[in-house]
Amino acid sequence: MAFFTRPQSANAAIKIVRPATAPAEDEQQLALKPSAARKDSVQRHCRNIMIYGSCKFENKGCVYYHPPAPDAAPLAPRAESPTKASAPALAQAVNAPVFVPKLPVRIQTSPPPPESSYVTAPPIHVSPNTAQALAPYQDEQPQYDEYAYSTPSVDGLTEQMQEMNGNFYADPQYDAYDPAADGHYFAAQAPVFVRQPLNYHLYSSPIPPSFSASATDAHFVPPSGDLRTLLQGRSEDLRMAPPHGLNLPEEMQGYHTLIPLENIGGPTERRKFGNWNSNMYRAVNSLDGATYALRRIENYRLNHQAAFGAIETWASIRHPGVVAVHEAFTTHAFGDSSLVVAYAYHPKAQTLFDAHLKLTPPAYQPGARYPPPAQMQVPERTLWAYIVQLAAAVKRVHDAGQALRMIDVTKVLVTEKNRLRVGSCGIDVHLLQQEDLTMFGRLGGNFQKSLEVMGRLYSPEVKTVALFLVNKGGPHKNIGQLLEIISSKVAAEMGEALGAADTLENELMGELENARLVRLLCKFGFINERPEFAREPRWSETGDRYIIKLFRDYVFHQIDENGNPVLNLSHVLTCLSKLDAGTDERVMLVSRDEQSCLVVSYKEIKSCVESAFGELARAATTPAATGGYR
Ligand SMILES: Nc1ncnc2c1ncn2[C@@H]1O[C@H](COP(=O)(O)OP(=O)(O)OP(=O)(O)O)[C@@H](O)[C@H]1O
Repeated sequence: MAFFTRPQSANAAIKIVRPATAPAEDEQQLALKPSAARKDSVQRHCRNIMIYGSCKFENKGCVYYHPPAPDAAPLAPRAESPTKASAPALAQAVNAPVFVPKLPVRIQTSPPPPESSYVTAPPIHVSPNTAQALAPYQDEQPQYDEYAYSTPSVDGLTEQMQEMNGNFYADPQYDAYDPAADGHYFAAQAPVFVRQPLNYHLYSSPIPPSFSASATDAHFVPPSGDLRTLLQGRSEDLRMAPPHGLNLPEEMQGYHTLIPLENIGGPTERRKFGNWNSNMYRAVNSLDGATYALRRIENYRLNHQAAFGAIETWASIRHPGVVAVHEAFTTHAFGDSSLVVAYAYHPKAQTLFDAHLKLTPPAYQPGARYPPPAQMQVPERTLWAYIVQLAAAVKRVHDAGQALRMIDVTKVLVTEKNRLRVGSCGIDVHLLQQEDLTMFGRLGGNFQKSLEVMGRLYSPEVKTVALFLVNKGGPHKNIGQLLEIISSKVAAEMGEALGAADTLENELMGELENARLVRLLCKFGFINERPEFAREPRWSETGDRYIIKLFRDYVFHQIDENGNPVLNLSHVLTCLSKLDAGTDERVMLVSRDEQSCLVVSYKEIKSCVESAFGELARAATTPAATGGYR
């Protein structure tokens, strides 16, 4: 199978014809010219007769001309190459809706000839079969150095598209360049400009590496490669299936697929939340399909009304330093009367304790005596990031008239690189905001010991902040005073945060193409090889669907000169991007029997996909399901 591509600015499918300048054209060759073909367009011979010798739709509505059997012209064998010996058959075939490859093509069986300046297509491999089929025309090649395509005529194109039973729509926003409409057009000159909107979305051009921090380790964002690994891990975490035998409720107030977030093995491991036993679960909400972290408080017997009043306020607080509260409900699904609070789920989140304070046993080394478990020191830069983020979170919550109450190393989560969020808010608001500041100051555990460590490891500013937080400052002590003390750190943190946004935006630019291409591939999946049309060749062998089918071969099913599959992902992505953008560049599609081909623009293939998909969408029983793919 052979495929050829050449960028063109004009927009339309064109019929492939034999070059008119070939010497000593005989009658049959003349008949191949578009003008001659058009004369006969009133009653065209059926393509099936020309190819197969019969048409199974002859008496079933086929609109083409079927000559009586005795007069039927001898058919050229299918596999035979279009040599001059088979010319009589081809001369008749011009009236049939098939396209015979008679282009002067460059076949890369020997070193390729020098490319003309404007030909940007990559070298093309042609199967030995096709090379043989096209051999007679290679002699003519020198006369057509510049890929001498015949000029497409509007009539010819219309005809060709009708032959293909096409249904191309014209996008008024996307007018093709019309040479005839241009007073200064000279036929001999190639157009030097393309009149079409720029396809800004065709390619992404990320910021040059020298201006972006993607490749290096930034404060909030790890290097690009690590970021991908991290995101992959989170995605995996989100889609984790629950292990068997957990004996958890299958469904509870619209939440399903419950997975415990901590080891709930024996009674010694029962977790406390204030005076209650508590457990964390990950679950999926069937209403919005999102994943949530559920905190279950066992045997919760407080006044329900009071509890839910606080939840409502918390649900309205949105801050990057606070794990968002979604809702709360009571349930008997666990066999008791539990209070469940649903929070935003942050995959792979660790508590501050687990991330920094938990003693990590040293790696096993045979024969070695174990040193005491090591505790990782938090770098001062990270410490300031935590202080600033917590201060900002406390400020937001205090401004909303609430108190966090959960500034505890087991309740503050490290969710991303150097990022903190206070979790488990909203369950109890009985204590005062002042207590938040004291808890904030005591975050490190034993305060006296912590002060000593701080003095040794960190700058005096860290100790100043800690002392401010734990000292009794009277009723007027507030979070605003803390923010004043650390204002220079806040500014630094703000710079880092903006830098992180830039870095992530740059990463996003690189991924921008993905969604479009996946949507396009989904459409291909919907359209191609539909089993209900398996016995209906008109579905895939005519019109829009036929072009889509040939295009799919062109994109995915190329082979090299030895007949081996070509798996060139760049080719696939480039083709799909051009298709999605609907460019005017044209591509030559070749039928599977290599006996016919069609030059068609990406714009036209796009409209074929749209029309075929639209046809399916109209027949779809669930309109909501189709809407999302447009
Ligand atoms: N919103 C959340 N998103 C993702 N994971 C969370 C979320 N909240 C908590 N977790 C995870 O759930 C696990 C248990 O949380 P929990 O608050 O119970 O911590 P804990 O260390 O078990 O404390 P306690 O001893 O008080 O139970 C932790 O590993 C934590 O990372």
